[in-house]
Amino acid sequence: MNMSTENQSVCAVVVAAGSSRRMGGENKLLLPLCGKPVLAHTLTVFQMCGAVRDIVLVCREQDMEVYRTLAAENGITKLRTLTRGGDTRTESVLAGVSAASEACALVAVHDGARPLVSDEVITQAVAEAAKTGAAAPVVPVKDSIKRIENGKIAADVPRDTLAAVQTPQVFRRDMLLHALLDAAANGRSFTDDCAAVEALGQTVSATSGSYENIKVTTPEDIAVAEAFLYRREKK
Ligand SMILES: Nc1ccn([C@@H]2O[C@H](COP(=O)(O)OP(=O)(O)OP(=O)(O)O)[C@@H](O)[C@H]2O)c(=O)n1
Ligand SMILES: C[C@](O)(CO)[C@H](O)COP(=O)(O)O
Repeated sequence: MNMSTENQSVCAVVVAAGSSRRMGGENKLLLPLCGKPVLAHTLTVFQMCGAVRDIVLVCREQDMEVYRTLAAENGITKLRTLTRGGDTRTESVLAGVSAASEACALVAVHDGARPLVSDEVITQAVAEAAKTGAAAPVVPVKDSIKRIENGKIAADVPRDTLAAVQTPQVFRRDMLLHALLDAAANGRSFTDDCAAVEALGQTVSATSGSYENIKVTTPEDIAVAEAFLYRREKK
């Protein structure tokens, strides 16, 4: 499928303006993974994906030149705009979606910190959002889930309907923009973008995610991500 040649062009909004607090403070998106920065892996998957026309990269002011160079060195020719993010992920997504071209009917919001996303995961979410307006990849949770109160297990939460949501989360651009502007007007912030459109009553389709599509968050995630990358290289 090549959505960008149909009437629903896709802009990938890659958010990369976080503070890497849980990684220890150094910008985790510049840490090497098999010799290349985390963010270079992420951008390369979207560069190679036929469903994606443009890339908007959201960054902190101090990273702007470093990211521009990183994109040039890694052949990211789909990069249209580098734009400044905000203090929260929701603000950064709003900045990125606002910078996306109106020629793109769909936006695919992706964490710069998910370098192991695959073409298949992106393409499935895009295809579903092209039909329904909103879609996000999920994976079933593997652990038993408990509600904890005052340091004690207060309840067992049945996991058969639970899933962990990943990115890219794909939406009609006008729908997500409306939801994020509403969130901004009401001072609300969300941990993901589905929650912003759900707050306005929009249904989001669940598509197949991948257990490899981890978010590099804490130091041990680097070793896990490298193990997945080495396994891919061997295939
Ligand atoms: N104000 C923010 C916060 C997060 N992000 C981005 O959103 C993605 C997911 O966020 P997370 O993994 O939590 O990154 P950080 O916010 O950097 O991590 P931490 O919470 O540990 O500081 C990352 O690619 C991050 O760069 C962003 O663009 N702007
Ligand atoms: C968007 C996200 O990656 C979906 O799982 C996640 O919610 C980001 O959360 P974080 O608090 O910014 O790590």
